[in-house]
Amino acid sequence: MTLTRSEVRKHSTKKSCWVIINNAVYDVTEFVDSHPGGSRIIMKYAGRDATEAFQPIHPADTLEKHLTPQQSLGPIASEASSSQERPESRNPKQKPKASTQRKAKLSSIISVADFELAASRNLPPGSFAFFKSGAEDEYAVNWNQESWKAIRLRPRILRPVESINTSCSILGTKFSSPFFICPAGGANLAIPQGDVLLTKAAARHGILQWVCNNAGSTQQAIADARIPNQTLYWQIYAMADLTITEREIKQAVELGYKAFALTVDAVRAGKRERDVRASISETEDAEEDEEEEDEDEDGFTKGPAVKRPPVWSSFDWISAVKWLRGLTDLPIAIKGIQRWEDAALCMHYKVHPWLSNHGGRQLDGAPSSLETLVDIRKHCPEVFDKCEVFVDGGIRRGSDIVKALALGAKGVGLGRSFLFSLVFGEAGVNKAIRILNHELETTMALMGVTSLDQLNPSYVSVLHALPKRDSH
Ligand SMILES: Cc1cc2nc3c(=O)[nH]c(=O)nc-3n(C[C@H](O)[C@H](O)[C@H](O)COP(=O)(O)O)c2cc1C
Repeated sequence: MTLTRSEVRKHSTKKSCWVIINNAVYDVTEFVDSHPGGSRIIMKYAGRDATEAFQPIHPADTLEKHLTPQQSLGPIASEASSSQERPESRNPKQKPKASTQRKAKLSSIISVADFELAASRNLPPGSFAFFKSGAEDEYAVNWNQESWKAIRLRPRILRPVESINTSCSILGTKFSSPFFICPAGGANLAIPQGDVLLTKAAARHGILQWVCNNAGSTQQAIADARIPNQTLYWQIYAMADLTITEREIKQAVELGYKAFALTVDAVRAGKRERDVRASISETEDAEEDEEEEDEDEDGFTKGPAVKRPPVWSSFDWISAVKWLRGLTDLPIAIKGIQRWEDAALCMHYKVHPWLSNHGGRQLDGAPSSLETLVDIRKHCPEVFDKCEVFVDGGIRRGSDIVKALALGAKGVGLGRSFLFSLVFGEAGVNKAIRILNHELETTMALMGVTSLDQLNPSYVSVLHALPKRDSH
């Protein structure tokens, strides 16, 4: 049944709430109160076109996953057949903010950190805040970057280093470099099809993309963007409705994804105030008068801009590994390991520890993955023989990658840097990879090593005085 915009407008209350997304009408009444981002944002678009607000921040298959066929009401009449009606995807009161700063150019970028500055100029404030945001006071975010400074490199000299080889193997697949693209939702906030552009750049340079299950493109679309012989790995959250994740894992296996990571550090969304503040300031711009505060809608409890339905929070080690192993024999990493004892449990359960605090976005005050790496070396170094250890958080330089590898990491992930680089599209991601490769090769040559397997703990020293946590 084709519906007109004026019919849709009649359904703009909590009792009957319809929205238009991509020229189709959906009855989201049942979903209003359980929406992870709160009901207020849905009610803002009740009876109207929500496409522009919905699309960049929801995974591509959100509607199919969470609405029943009955809630999908049919296409919207084309503009011609309802000529006096205009799409209203933006809140009419909302004026997009014009950036007063000059746009950054790709040619001005010389380090991976430069992409953040460029993104702060080129992205709408809300999107930039979503990428940049960390939990609460952002101690963990800052600490992630800061702590790499606690490692000194110990180079060997007078070694022939004409030819440097950065290739490595990660969970059975050979890649040209040991750093990889971390799973990170929201790539579409930087540019449409952002996740697919990451896949293409990863292919071009032969590096690993660990694809995000919260991606803005579907599992299929990303798999279709692969070149022959390109290997992708898939990240999952165990959703509150486990059958959704089970289907996702089965489909990922069928599509040829070759390993999984179960993210376990996000049983609840971290309290990301930078993100919340950005959305409050957008709402304030849109609403002229102060609305009465609704206690059920406490702004400070709001989740991040990119929504993800609640996750299953009842797993323990045994049930989680049993569940995963019942679904796949492929290699499994547990993402979000924050202490050596849990890395030791990974070894016990024959899964791989991925040291991460989610880029400091979850638990403020969490240790950096470097600290955990050093602790594993001290308390249970056998983990490095039995498992492949992955590390992410605050990596911005080729030399950070070398430090992590020397301490025993097998692969090193970057999240924000690749998201920020996407403001220049695929060309930006390509440049980020070239910069990292250049720094990695330069560091290796200056360290006197020609291949990654020559790196070992003797190439670094861990300073006793780790930089102080309150240095920011
Ligand atoms: C905007 C953003 C979205 C993220 N989304 C996810 C996600 O959906 N799943 C996940 O496992 N990790 C996610 N992460 C965490 C990254 O995988 C990674 O652990 C983190 O970004 C590494 O820190 P870095 O940003 O300092 O490189 C996200 C990170 C950012 C910045």
